Amino acid sequence: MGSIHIDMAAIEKAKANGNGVEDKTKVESDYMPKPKFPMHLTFNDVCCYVPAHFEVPGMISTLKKALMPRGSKNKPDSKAAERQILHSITGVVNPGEVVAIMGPSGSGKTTFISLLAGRNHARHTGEILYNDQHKPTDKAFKRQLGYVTQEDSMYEGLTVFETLYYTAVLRLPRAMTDKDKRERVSIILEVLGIAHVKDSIIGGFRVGRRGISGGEKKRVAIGQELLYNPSVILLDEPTSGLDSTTALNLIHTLHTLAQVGNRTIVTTIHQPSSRIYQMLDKLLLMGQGHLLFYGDASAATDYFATIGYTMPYGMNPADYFLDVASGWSGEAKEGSGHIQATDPQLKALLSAIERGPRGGAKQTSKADASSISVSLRKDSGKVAVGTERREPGASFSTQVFIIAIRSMKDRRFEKFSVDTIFTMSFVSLLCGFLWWQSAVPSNTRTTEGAMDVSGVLFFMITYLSFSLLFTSIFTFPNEKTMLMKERACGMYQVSAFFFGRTLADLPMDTALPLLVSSVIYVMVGLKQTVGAYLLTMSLVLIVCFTAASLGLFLGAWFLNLKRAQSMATVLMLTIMLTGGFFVRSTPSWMDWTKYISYIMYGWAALVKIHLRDALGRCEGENASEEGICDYGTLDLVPSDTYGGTEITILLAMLLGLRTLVYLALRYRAREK
Ligand SMILES: Nc1ncnc2c1ncn2[C@@H]1O[C@H](COP(=O)(O)OP(=O)(O)OP(=O)(O)O)[C@@H](O)[C@H]1O
Repeated sequence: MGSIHIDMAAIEKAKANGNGVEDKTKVESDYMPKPKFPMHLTFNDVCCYVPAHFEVPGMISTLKKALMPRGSKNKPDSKAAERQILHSITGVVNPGEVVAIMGPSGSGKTTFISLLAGRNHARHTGEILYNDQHKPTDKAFKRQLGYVTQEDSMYEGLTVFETLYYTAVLRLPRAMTDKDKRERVSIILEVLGIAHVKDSIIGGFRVGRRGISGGEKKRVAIGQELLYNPSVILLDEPTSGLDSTTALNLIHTLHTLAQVGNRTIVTTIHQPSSRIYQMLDKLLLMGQGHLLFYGDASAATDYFATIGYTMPYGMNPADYFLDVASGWSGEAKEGSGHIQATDPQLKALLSAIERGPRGGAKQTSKADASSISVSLRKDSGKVAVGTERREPGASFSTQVFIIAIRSMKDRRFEKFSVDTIFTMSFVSLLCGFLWWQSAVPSNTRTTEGAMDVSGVLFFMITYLSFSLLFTSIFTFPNEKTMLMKERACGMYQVSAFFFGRTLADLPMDTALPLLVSSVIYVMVGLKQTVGAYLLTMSLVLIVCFTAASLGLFLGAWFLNLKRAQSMATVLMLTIMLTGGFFVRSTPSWMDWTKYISYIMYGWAALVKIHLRDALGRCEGENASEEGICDYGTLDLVPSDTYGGTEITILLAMLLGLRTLVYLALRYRAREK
């Protein structure tokens, strides 16, 4: 693995595995085609600023901020309250090069690479341009960038193959056949050395299962980006967590990809071995946000020697440069070794760089940057990405289908879990035994009997709808990172995600409530007619979908589980207490609350279906002095219809809430 030779062997292997690859030349051009637009990257005088103080979000801090005098240097949005974390970073990366960003922890590597990828929204100045014209944040251009983040966010319930295949379907041009997409996935699996784990799940905390290793996960993340053959690949710490040989192989693969495909590759790297270091084309060394060196990796040792930092014999250059960048260049440092922003060692190094014979790496790079800018400007017409018609990706229906299938597979460990089935079975049986045959006609003729049945109907819809409401809250907050990540590279439309997720929930959101309510129906002995059964099941489903929509809305709006759960508890209690079962006479000023309770409508309709005949037939002791039947709370339910009004209101609520879910999702997933 790694070199061209080994890559080809891997490709041959994929071919031998019956993936239908016809000849080596075809594979080569399919898998490693030269990107259409080789990309020069220029970054000029890039500075970045973050708030100096941690600001607690909320009303109190907003109030405090508002009350602070204008111009106060502590005012959170004032420039004085900012900390500069990148200082004038300048340079050029040419196509076919692998550039490594190195520096001690906290030196600004992630900040810088995320700025190059257009995924950091901290205030920054300076210019980052690809081919002298495309900003990384340009919508059309973003799709040319492959960006592998430090944290690998993936669907934990999917296998490695599924992860790559679904990405391929969503990201690759729709003109490509399914066979070609599968072939590309197989080749990438081989090239990255993860073919042996293709059927293992990603695994993680959410699914409660251990899956592939951290290093393998990293390679899957890289594979996801390689799939669509981007011109620029940016990677944040791709080798962290890998053993030195695997790390070497990975860098070797990146090197091959850069050379064969003329790709531009920039990667941050923590502590490369000397063999990895030798493979790098350029080094960008950072220390506390300052550019300490940028140029040929092979020239760095000589350069530092010329400014008075000679590397001790036999040392790994990467280790030495990290020491230098940390302000520890060989002489014992007094104290704990902790470096402050005003660290004298760093200051000495920076002034040595300024005085140095090459006038500092920064100045060299600035010259490079302007000369390349000039040459690119001459033939910029040839390299304009925006002017080229983009090959359309997956169609809307494919997006919806793939998102639905992917979600179902990802959650295969959740909803079918023994716990859920046990809880549901237990509750339905408990309910059935407690209200055993209480709905037989002889029983419902009495007030107590009718009240019993109304009780079980109320419990049934309350329990089922609240279970669904609570499960649905998790949907969007759990998928927030993935949604943001996939939206950032334009993989699908928000509406496709919305419909796909809705579709994915449908089977389980339908099956479980139907199962539970059917068991209760039979055990309690509710009305024995097909019409009543079908009407009851439809009502249960409408109520459950309405509740699920409320849960989805809270999740989509807050995208934060804790806040969504607190709000759900408040709403659930309100909906339950105003449902008409517990409180017979609501204070008049609070009477309106019952109209927002979907439970009230669901329960009222169920009472009409099952107790309509019984209501009004009370005799003897159930009749009041005036001869009016006293059914307690049931009297609140008008018995004039079969629940048509309630069903219509519930359907309107369902539609309204689903629309709100979509709008909330759209608002939250705005592309920045
Ligand atoms: N949004 C932010 N708010 C506050 N401070 C920030 C923010 N982003 C970055 N920083 C600070 O900027 C500095 C550089 O952070 P960055 O993550 O870029 O470092 P790094 O070199 O990638 O570190 P590591 O190697 O440990 O990942 C750190 O001191 C960090 O605390």
